[in-house]
Amino acid sequence: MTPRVELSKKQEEIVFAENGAIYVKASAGSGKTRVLTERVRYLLDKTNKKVLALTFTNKAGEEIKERLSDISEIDNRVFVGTFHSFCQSILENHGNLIGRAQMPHIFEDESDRLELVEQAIMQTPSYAEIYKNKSKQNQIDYRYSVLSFISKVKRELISDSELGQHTTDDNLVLIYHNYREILDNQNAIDFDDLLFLAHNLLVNYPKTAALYRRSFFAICIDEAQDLNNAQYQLLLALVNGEFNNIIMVGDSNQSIYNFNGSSPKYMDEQFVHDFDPVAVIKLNENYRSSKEVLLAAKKIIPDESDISETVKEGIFKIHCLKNEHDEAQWVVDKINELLTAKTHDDIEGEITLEKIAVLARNKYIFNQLENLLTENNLPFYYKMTPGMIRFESDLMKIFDLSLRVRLNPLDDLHKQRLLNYLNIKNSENMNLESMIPLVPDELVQNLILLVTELHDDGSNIKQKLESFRDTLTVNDENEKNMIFNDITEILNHWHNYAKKTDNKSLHQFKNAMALGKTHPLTQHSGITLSTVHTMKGQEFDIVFIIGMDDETFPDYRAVRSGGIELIQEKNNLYVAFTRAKRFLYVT
Ligand SMILES: Nc1ncnc2c1ncn2[C@@H]1O[C@H](COP(=O)(O)OP(=O)(O)OP(=O)(O)O)[C@@H](O)[C@H]1O
Repeated sequence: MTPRVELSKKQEEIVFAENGAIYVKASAGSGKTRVLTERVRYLLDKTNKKVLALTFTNKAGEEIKERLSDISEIDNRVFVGTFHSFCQSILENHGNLIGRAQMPHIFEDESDRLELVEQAIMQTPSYAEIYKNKSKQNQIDYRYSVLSFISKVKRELISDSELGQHTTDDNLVLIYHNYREILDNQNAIDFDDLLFLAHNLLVNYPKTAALYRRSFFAICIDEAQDLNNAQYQLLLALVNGEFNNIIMVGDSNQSIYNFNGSSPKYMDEQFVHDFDPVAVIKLNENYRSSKEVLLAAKKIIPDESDISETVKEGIFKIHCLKNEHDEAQWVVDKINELLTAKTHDDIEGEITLEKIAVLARNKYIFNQLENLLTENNLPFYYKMTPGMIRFESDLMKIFDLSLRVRLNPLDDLHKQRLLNYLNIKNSENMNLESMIPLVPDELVQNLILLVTELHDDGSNIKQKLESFRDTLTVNDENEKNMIFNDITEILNHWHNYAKKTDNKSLHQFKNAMALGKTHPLTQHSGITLSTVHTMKGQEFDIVFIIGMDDETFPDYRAVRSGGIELIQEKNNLYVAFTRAKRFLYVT
């Protein structure tokens, strides 16, 4: 089997390694994703079984799939996706075993979950009064702290009988149980439940785990430094000590999700202990960055990446500016200077906006820069974690709520929100049909009617939404544009979902959207603005890192707490630096 891309000797060693557990410790830009993709290609050539490739972002998964798209029937040969989507498919296919005959609906939005937390608090008589007497800010803080406890319990797979070991607060335990009950009653789950329930299923139904195990020839895990306990335990439950054709590829210096319970210890220590790898291979050659960028990255973390003779020289510069305005102005001037120069020996092809990214620790740091870029007619786009659509128009917000209620009549949370939107009082047996005559606005009436007329398999969603759009009469041009954009966006998501799904359903579509699986892999135009966390796995010729001042980056909370949190900030900066292929400017 010949790989489709050029590989180094070291990379070949990994791609063509014998079966068995393999641990690849790789530094930034050393070709982890490339190696993993070629390994999958090689393995598929050796077997008729499937390969399971687990990634940490949908984008990484999509890229791997795209690079393997020349293999016939590729969708039936590999499962490439995130842990969450793998768990979703386990629950979709076998959820009946744990009393989930119908796949629950995913409540993906944090604000939804915070609202449920508040309901759970109100249903806890021993705490409700105390909560009501808190200041608004303290209530908000408390809701967040409860949500973080709930998430931790699920991520750490803590059973009910062990809860007492993790908190001395009996009220918190009661609120946790109430929250779960509220979700159950609405046939809903949150993200953490996907792993929690799928793990539970595989542990309690070992025959199902065996079924999966037998269908896979190998398991490949990318960015393994991001594993958390639930994910690692899921892997253990899946293999059950009977399967070890597993390759893990990761870089502990790029571990930046400790706040989510991730730790490189799962690959560095646990995997090595539990699977006793036949090979531990280091991958150190850097194929991405210029010499100057690599030397700068090594000052943050003296890693083992190899600065080979052939890399381009590149640029690394730090500029100290007086305030945010001067900083933004400097970045804009530098971008204009680069664009005017058009070319540089170190950069392939013309210097375009698309080759430039500006990174910062947090989103708010971009405020000044966004204004100046707009004033200077420099197009940019803000890179978001792909996920659900944020509808801009009121009409399509109503569509989204109505669709949720239509698909899940038990969904009281969104039903109540819809009723509030429509200014209708809730009453017993209220459903979409009974809401329609109570809505004064004809356009909204038609939209809700449209939702009730959608086929379960979504076969008429395109036609229905297009004809709604084409006959739309809205006087306000802005509102009309927003509605058009929203409709186009949801139809793009539908198209993306439909083209890769055999047994389509609106219910499954909604869950796939919640998991960010339907996001179109579009090439954006303009300069990319992004936080460091969202830039994982990406690369740009020219990178600016702004807001590099005390308390901002590193984040003041990490500075105060020190320890692992401060180390994570250092890793964050290392990830940011190593996104640059040629030029790196820090301000
Ligand atoms: N053997 C090779 N020859 C030429 N280019 C390569 C080779 N291997 C990888 N590259 C290129 O190097 C860059 C980094 O590769 P890749 O994204 O796979 O690295 P990575 O280790 O996953 O990076 P990171 O973890 O820092 O995101 C890509 O542009 C890739 O195409």
